[in-house]
Amino acid sequence: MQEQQLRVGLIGAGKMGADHALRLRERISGVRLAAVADPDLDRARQVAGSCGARAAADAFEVIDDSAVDALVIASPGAVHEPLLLAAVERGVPVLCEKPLTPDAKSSLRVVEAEEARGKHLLQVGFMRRFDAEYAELKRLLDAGDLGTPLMLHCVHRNAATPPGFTSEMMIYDSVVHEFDTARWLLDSEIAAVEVRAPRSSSEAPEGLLDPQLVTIETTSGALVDVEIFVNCGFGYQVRCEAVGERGTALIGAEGGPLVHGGGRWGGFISDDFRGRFGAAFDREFQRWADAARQGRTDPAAATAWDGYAAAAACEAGVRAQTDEARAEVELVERPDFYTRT
Ligand SMILES: NC(=O)c1ccc[n+]([C@@H]2O[C@H](COP(=O)([O-])OP(=O)(O)OC[C@H]3O[C@@H](n4cnc5c(N)ncnc54)[C@H](O)[C@@H]3O)[C@@H](O)[C@H]2O)c1
Ligand SMILES: O[C@H]1[C@H](O)[C@@H](O)[C@H](O)[C@@H](O)[C@H]1O
Repeated sequence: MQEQQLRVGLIGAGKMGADHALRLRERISGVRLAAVADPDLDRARQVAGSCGARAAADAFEVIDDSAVDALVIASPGAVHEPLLLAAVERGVPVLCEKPLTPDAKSSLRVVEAEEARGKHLLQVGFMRRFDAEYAELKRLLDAGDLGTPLMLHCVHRNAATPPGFTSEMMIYDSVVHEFDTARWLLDSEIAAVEVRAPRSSSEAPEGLLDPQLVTIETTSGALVDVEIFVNCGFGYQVRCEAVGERGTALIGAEGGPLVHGGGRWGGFISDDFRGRFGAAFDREFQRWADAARQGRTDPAAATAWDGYAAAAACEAGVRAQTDEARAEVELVERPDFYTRT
């Protein structure tokens, strides 16, 4: 007997929402896009139309729709909290794009709501956990092949920023990925953060401190350095080198075809995350949909607690940036409800 298709409601039809709609339509099995919400109704209609879904301007109308079994949230982080709370109240599974919310207090309210509901429903879209290279690095670290991990050296570069992107967003919108990967790879919470900046690139928009160098201390005693450079001009690069007591491993180094032609030799660099992490997004979505159809969440994915812990680290990062001083991360005690990861 064929299993029922998962009817998905998509909240937010911008760059990510449109990409996720295409993913659901073309590459994920067992799902159907049922509804799309965006206050920009034309945008919602455009994305919905390509998938035979209905369009709405009001996200809560889609969240409350009994013809929707599960939700993908791809609206800006600043509006995630009320959407997540409404979804938890209705009891539908959610794949929420990062960040869970942009600050720790609102993330904690979401964590508390899910815990009070007593059912794991929320998953945060930290897609690096589904990238083949990151997964292999995690396997090497967990197997002890590199010995006890001491440091991670991370590089996170974007070609350019959209208008309105701020120095704080470089922490809570961009480095949030490194906070999550550091916690996940090293199996440790983050204790403190420091942020320094060299002179800003002349290519950076007025007022943006770009690049920045973020240092992360984990409670296990490891150190992580992150170069965040969001107007590097030439493409999208994410690298991570783990240094352990007995070995090192580097991921994100350029691979792919080596081309000779046009008077030069070399490879290609993705324009953005859709190229570099396309397969990771696909894996994340397929596993999420399979789990949701079985009434559970994917144990490999980031939970609401992970989203909260990353938000708390971001908050320390923004404090460290403003005060130009080391800032400690403040976390509440982890509820037993979230100990399964
Ligand atoms: N995982 C990744 O690598 C990655 C990459 C890019 C963006 N993101 C995340 O995806 C989310 C969306 O980013 P984007 O680049 O698509 O932004 P975007 O600005 O292109 O699109 C956001 C859309 O959400 C809509 N919107 C605003 N408020 C809404 C509401 N209350 N309900 C429904 N829709 C609403 C906007 O009208 C817009 O169409 C953000 O959380 C962002 O951090 C993640
Ligand atoms: O929202 C985006 C996204 O999360 C990308 O993966 C990251 O590289 C960018 O810095 C961020 O602005």
